[in-house]
Amino acid sequence: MKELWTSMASLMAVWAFSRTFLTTVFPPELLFAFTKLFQRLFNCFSSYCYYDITEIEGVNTNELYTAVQLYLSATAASSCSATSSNRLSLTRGLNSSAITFALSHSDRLIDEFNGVSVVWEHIVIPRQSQTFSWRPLPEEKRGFTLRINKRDKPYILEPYLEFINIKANEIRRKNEDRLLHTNSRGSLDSRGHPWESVPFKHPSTFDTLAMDPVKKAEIMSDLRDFADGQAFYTRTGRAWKRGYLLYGPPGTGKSSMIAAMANFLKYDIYDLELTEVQTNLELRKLLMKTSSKSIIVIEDIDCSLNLTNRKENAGAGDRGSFGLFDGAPDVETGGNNNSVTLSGLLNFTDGLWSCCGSERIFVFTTNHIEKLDPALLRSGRMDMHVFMSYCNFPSLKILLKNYLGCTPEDVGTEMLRRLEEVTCAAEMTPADVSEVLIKNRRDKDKALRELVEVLSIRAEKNRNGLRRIEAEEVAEEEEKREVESLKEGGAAAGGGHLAEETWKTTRG
Ligand SMILES: Nc1ncnc2c1ncn2[C@@H]1O[C@H](COP(=O)(O)OP(=O)(O)OP(=O)(O)O)[C@@H](O)[C@H]1O
Repeated sequence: MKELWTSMASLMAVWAFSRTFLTTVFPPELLFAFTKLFQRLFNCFSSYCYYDITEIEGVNTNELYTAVQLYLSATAASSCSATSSNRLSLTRGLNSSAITFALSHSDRLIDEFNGVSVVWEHIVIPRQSQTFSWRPLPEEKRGFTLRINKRDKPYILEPYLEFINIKANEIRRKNEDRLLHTNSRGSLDSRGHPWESVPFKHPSTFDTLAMDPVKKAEIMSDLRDFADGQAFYTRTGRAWKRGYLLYGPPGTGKSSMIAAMANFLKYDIYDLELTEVQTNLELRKLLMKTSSKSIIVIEDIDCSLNLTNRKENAGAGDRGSFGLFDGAPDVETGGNNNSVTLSGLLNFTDGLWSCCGSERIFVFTTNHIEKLDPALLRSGRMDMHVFMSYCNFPSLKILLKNYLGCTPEDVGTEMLRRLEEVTCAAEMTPADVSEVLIKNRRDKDKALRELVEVLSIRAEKNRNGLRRIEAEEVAEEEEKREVESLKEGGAAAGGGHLAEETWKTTRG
């Protein structure tokens, strides 16, 4: 034993001496070059390739790291025996409902893909010094190292990473961890993202959405075709994106429709607050930070920006920070770099930048479609224009089912007939109808009686209003005819001017 200790001590002394000798004799640059050379030699003779996937690339979060983490989490959970230790860390993200298994520092996991074994290692090292950055970086550098045999690399690396991305997306969607993101001026979340996120838990679905069933089926089939259309978009050379414009009076379900779309496709929502975006560049950066399989929404687009009459506005100097053409005009649009312009928005939706990422849906909503610039409406930009209308009879039946749990049979033929008579003429929004039903939801009969009463009153008012307008139009027509005939009579008797004077006197 004593001999063993003695030889250990001498070995350590030799090592310490050699180290001191090397650092004294050889300058650090030479040592660095020597280490590099040694690494190269090692790589030449090693039969493995190593790939590092760090959590943060530059100042951005590496999406691949997140995907690998999710994928390995599922793999580690299902095969604890494949890891090098029996210990896994369990975490639940802030906005997540699912528990995630994670590898601890230096843990290894063996995975198999297409019959080839690969090894993943999780590396966590303290960050040595805070390099200058516009956001605080985590105190630890985390990353995964993938080890693949050199002979397997050419035919497994790409498909394997692709497979991991697909699996990670599947896991994310299975966990139903969908998020609602929004932007606010200059704010960045803890990961440096310009979007702030909360879990998206809106209960609206196409089943609960009150609208014409034919239109609804058309939209659902369009969404399904879009989501399954990767091959089509690749074949035709089109960017994998689609635009919907939802328009109609307030309370007709435009926001509910967006939620139903997101729930149907299991997509995230990015609710873009355009008034918080100051420049086209900022808009582009926001777009770059959206993920695939998402719906990007700009609500009330007519109120968000002054997007009408480009030519008229070209001369206007001061329109606040969101005006189309503030300050000195730029070459392309007449705007400058300090405002969001219509052209910036159009680039956002269908320019080159709109294609970063894929499988994205743009939805614009407005209560006043007539206020929008035709450039926004032309075909190819917003692929589908959906008019969200006042409540009609089929929509009413859906609302009765939603709020009172009533089928048409429960309501009864006579009541149905009365409702059908007045629903369209009443021009009430689904939101207004919902209010009446919610108020009386504990007493179905009362709810139906009150609903028919409210609808009848509104229908009658509309009919009276219509009658009054018609009467006014008839009177106007008569007036015009009278003037014409007097003019004709006056012209015959000495001039139009006289005829007009006569008409004015006769009208009193
Ligand atoms: N078509 C509809 N189907 C089911 N519920 C609806 C519908 N339209 C409105 N509602 C009900 O009315 C409320 C308001 O609707 P929503 O916010 O979707 O309307 P909107 O058209 O987006 O209104 P705004 O233009 O004011 O934003 C919703 O919470 C929903 O309960």
